[in-house]
Amino acid sequence: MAAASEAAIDCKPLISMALEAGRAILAIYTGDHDAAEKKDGSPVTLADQAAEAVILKGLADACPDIPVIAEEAVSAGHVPAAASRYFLVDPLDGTREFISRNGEFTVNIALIDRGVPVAGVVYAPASGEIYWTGGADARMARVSPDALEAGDGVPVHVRPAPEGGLTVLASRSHACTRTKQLIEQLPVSDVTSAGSSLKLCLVAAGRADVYPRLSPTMQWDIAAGHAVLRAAGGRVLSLTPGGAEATELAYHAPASRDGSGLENSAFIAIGDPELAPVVLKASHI
Ligand SMILES: Nc1ncnc2c1ncn2[C@@H]1O[C@H](COP(=O)(O)O)[C@@H](OP(=O)(O)O)[C@H]1O
Ligand SMILES: [Mg+2]
Repeated sequence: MAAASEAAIDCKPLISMALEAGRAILAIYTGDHDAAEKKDGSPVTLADQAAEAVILKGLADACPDIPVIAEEAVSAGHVPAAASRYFLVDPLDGTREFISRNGEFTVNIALIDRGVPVAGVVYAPASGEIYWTGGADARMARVSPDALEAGDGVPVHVRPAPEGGLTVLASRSHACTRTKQLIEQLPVSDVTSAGSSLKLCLVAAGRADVYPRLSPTMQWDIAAGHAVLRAAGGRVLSLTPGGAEATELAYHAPASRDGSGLENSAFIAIGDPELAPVVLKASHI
């Protein structure tokens, strides 16, 4: 994979890996499994592990020199040494949505370079929507479950904030009171709940305007969607206590080899960058 740090990155190999991981997930999702009641050996766990195995093999073949921080590996205690450039992988984001069988779960592969998500792929295998960026622009395509590639797709871009009110997205399964209070401070026309990193992609595609997230998330949950949103013209603003400035959420290597320190601060994703002062003001609740 061509991966010069300044130039756009060819993400076709990442797209292929995400599609293959999606096939592994769908084989379990649509298979004859007993909804995920068991903690160990549950379909979710099997799907997470199968998808991550596909991605780790693909990355090892395509980019053997770039370390990978992946959710399941970190859970098992495998954390690479700190590096300025690394992949961040959430093989199945939206565990609760997988269990609910509502289709709102995604495969996520991001490339971080000095704290910035410079490339990413987000694939929702149940719907066939795939979003990606290699840095130059953000694109999306709809694929069939057996697709091996996504083609050129179409460009996606954020939209200007509508005068009639904002479409706001919130987590379907991890909503919190503070997020609701923040949303009440915004000029809202519609609030929609959705699972997983798809929320960032919906903002990137101009189908929503704001995604506030004050309940906890991990860096791998949002890095690929953040890359897509950034390339589509949007921002993910970090909300630090008392912070008065719009700071882009940054990524950092784990604080130690046990993987601690990979939590995100609270954040608000916005499509129209001119919304930054509006959402920051609303966040002072
Ligand atoms: N208490 C907590 N601490 C850290 N992350 C949490 C969390 N509760 C939920 N999350 C994160 O929120 C993600 C789901 O986001 P959403 O609510 O937008 O669908 C989860 O991803 P997984 O489903 O991959 O575990 C998980 O990483
Ligand atoms: Mg996740």
